[in-house]
Amino acid sequence: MVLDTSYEPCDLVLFGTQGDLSRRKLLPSLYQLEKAELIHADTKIIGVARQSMTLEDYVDEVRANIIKFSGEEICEKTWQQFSERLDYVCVDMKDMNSYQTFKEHVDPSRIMVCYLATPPAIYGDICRGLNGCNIIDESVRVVLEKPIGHDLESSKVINDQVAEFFEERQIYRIDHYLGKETVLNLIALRFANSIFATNWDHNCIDHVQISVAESVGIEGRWGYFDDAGQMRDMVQNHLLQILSLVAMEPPTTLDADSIRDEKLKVLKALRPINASNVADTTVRGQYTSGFVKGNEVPGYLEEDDANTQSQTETFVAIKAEIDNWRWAGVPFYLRTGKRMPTKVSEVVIYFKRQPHNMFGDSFKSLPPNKLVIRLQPDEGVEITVMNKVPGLTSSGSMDLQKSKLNLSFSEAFADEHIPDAYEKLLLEVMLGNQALFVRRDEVEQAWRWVDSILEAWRSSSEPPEPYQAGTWGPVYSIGLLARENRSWYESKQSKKK
Ligand SMILES: NC(=O)C1=CN([C@@H]2O[C@H](COP(=O)(O)OP(=O)(O)OC[C@H]3O[C@@H](n4cnc5c(N)ncnc54)[C@H](OP(=O)(O)O)[C@@H]3O)[C@@H](O)[C@H]2O)C=CC1
Ligand SMILES: O=C1O[C@H](COP(=O)(O)O)[C@@H](O)[C@H](O)[C@H]1O
Repeated sequence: MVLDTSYEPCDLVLFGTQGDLSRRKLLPSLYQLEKAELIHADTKIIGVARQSMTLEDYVDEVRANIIKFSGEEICEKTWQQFSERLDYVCVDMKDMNSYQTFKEHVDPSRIMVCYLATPPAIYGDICRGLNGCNIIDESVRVVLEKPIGHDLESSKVINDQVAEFFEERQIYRIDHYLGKETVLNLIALRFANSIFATNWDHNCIDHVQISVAESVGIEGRWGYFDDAGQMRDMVQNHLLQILSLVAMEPPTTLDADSIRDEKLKVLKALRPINASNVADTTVRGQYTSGFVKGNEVPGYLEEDDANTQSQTETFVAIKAEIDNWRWAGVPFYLRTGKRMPTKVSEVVIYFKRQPHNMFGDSFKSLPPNKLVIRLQPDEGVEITVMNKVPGLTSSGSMDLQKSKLNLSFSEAFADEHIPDAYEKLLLEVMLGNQALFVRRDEVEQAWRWVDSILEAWRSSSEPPEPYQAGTWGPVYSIGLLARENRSWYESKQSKKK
């Protein structure tokens, strides 16, 4: 990518720069952008945290974290350029007086990007602090991390607090799945290829599966996770964003609101799941001890700091239906869980069988076409097609076999650096492009749908189904599809342990 000359420099402020997200993701991603020469020469990066430290110590710490988390040797030339951009300021974000010091570190004549890598509970304080020292104007952008709220009501409160000081066009809500190359490729795949564009509806598609499996557990985040659960942590945001991209109508252009308008329509068309249908359409699970990749791991209730009575779900499977013209009668099966055998995210489109069989038994025994979009880790696209078995026959019949057309990104783009999602998203914020960020109405609509399921689970008083760590979730999730004569897709990736 070549840097557009119209791209203006900015003061990029990382609130919460001592936190896990900043250290592990944001600063290493910014360093990669530096390496790719995609940061404007005059852009400054200002770390903000409540710990008092010298700039020298901060710079040393950033370097150590880049080495630790980028997993590569540092390039001294890049580091020299990068370190010269860094600044550090100590602010207690809840103390309105401490923002005056902060003000001295930014240039009000430049664009300011405020990345709030802090608990959402203090987003309002930060906005008030910035306002109190008179540095908010229409050029300021604010980046909000997920989760925005715990439910619809609390998300409205947080969004209102931010909206008191910022217009929607200044707010960039992160869902890091929207920065993944393969998730973005869903748009290209669907709308740049007429073979898919014209076959993408209930006439041709039988059902869709979206699986986001993780092999990790809760990684020492009991406090956060137990309050959230897999539904709020993964479904409310990442899975529903993927579903929206798979199901949306073609946007008129790639501009932010064209795409977001279409995604919102999908979220609005999701059939509500409530006490009347929750048992038939959802499965929730909680992992018990087991083995993942050969290593023994504790159950959820045995994790550090665990409340042994917790009924929080670490696995969710849902049969979602989209009540609109395009998708009538096409189920979208969603599945996500922690401590599954391997990390794998895939979208699988199952096409309908051809209406008439002129090939005989070999046609009947083969599965219909399938499009597998491998989001991670072995990124790529695979199509299963039926093919004639080559050779001569005396009967005049034609034997068929299943073949795969496989595009592996790592082979096809071997020389390309596949950027981390945060690289992409940080660049887009600096460029001022909101297309890959979630609009308020999308977040709220997703909460509406998810809240109803959570409420139905609460009122059912059924505990989550146990599943052994290192398996694909509770057996009930197999039943969710089996009773409709379907089964979860098992890819080569998902068989890799
Ligand atoms: N970590 C991740 O992978 C992901 C994180 N997120 C979201 O990103 C945000 C940050 O997460 P994460 O980095 O993990 O959280 P951490 O708790 O690791 O970091 C939060 C940072 O905010 C700082 N902070 C909190 N209160 C104040 C205050 N009053 N004044 C100054 N600083 C304060 C903390 O400072 P101190 O160290 O002094 O307490 C800490 O450095 C959260 O909204 C989270 O949900 C989203 C997706 C993934
Ligand atoms: O947002 C989150 O995502 C991660 C999974 O992200 P990935 O890029 O590694 O697929 C998840 O582990 C975490 O619990 C959640 O908060």
